[in-house]
Amino acid sequence: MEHDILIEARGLTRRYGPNVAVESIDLTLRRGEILGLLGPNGAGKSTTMKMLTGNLAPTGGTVKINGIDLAADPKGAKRSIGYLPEQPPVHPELTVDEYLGFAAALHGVAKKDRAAALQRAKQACGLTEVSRRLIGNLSKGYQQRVGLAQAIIHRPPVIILDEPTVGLDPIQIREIRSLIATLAKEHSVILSSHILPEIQAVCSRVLIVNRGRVVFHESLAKLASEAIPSYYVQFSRPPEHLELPGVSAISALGEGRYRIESDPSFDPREALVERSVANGWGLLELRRQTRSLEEIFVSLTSGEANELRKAA
Ligand SMILES: Nc1ncnc2c1ncn2[C@@H]1O[C@H](COP(=O)(O)OP(=O)(O)OP(=O)(O)O)[C@@H](O)[C@H]1O
Repeated sequence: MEHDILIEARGLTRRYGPNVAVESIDLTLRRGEILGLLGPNGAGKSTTMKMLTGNLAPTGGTVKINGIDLAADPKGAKRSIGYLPEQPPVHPELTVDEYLGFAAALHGVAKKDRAAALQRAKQACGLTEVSRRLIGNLSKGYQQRVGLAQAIIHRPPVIILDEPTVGLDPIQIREIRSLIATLAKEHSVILSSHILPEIQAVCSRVLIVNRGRVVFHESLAKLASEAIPSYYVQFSRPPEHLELPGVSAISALGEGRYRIESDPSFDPREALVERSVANGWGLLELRRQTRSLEEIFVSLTSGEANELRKAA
């Protein structure tokens, strides 16, 4: 049966002794989506992915894949998933064909369908020319392509990719990202990364995790719209205390420079100009600045952003 929701995890939790690696994560992947799992090292991304793919038993919570409960029917549920772990499970002593044949068998592809499955996966991942090469002799970028090919060999509706560009050079990174974007036309994707530009380049929606918890779960456009404006102003003869009604915070940066935060509905620039002229503060510079997505990510994952957390 075709389901629109391909993955639904509720209250997913994993403890290691007294330490909580993942705490009560809810996650939904719909058909056609590329969901990014973003977080700093140790945030719990790999642990979450291992639980979603049935490679690690959760301490609590449930996972449904394509409508099938992973705990009740692991084999049935896993049929809908292809997984590329952080360490690609490729065997350096095998050729690309040998390894992909082995992966097809593991994924239960019938013997009579294997040649066609290999052909398709190799073509999709740009591996046809290296079919007979030993994996150990391929570049890291090509080894990663082999990792992607094994994840799609059984044509699963979902592929789950754990930090797929780590350790690659900038050209290989671009190639793998573009390959993922192509694969996403046929598969829904969950992709983890600790690099925001990676998620921005590839994903439609992002789930930011920090210390095992979700701190943001929205579209990237929404993340950008959370960019709170602030104002930078500099006076040559600054007042002893700068006060301005209607703003939420004024931070003195020294040498007559200030950073002013206000509610997005109130723009304090006109009032600042008027006061500066009236009081002879000598306005040198005044500009509006929005926080970059990078700054928002850093503030979310360093625990300052209770307001944004509410949106999660
Ligand atoms: N087998 C384990 N035993 C004990 N603690 C573990 C184990 N595996 C992971 N952890 C801990 O769980 C937390 C989450 O780890 P996880 O590997 O999921 O993070 P991550 O976001 O994938 O980070 P990275 O990008 O560094 O892999 C970390 O604090 C880690 O030390």
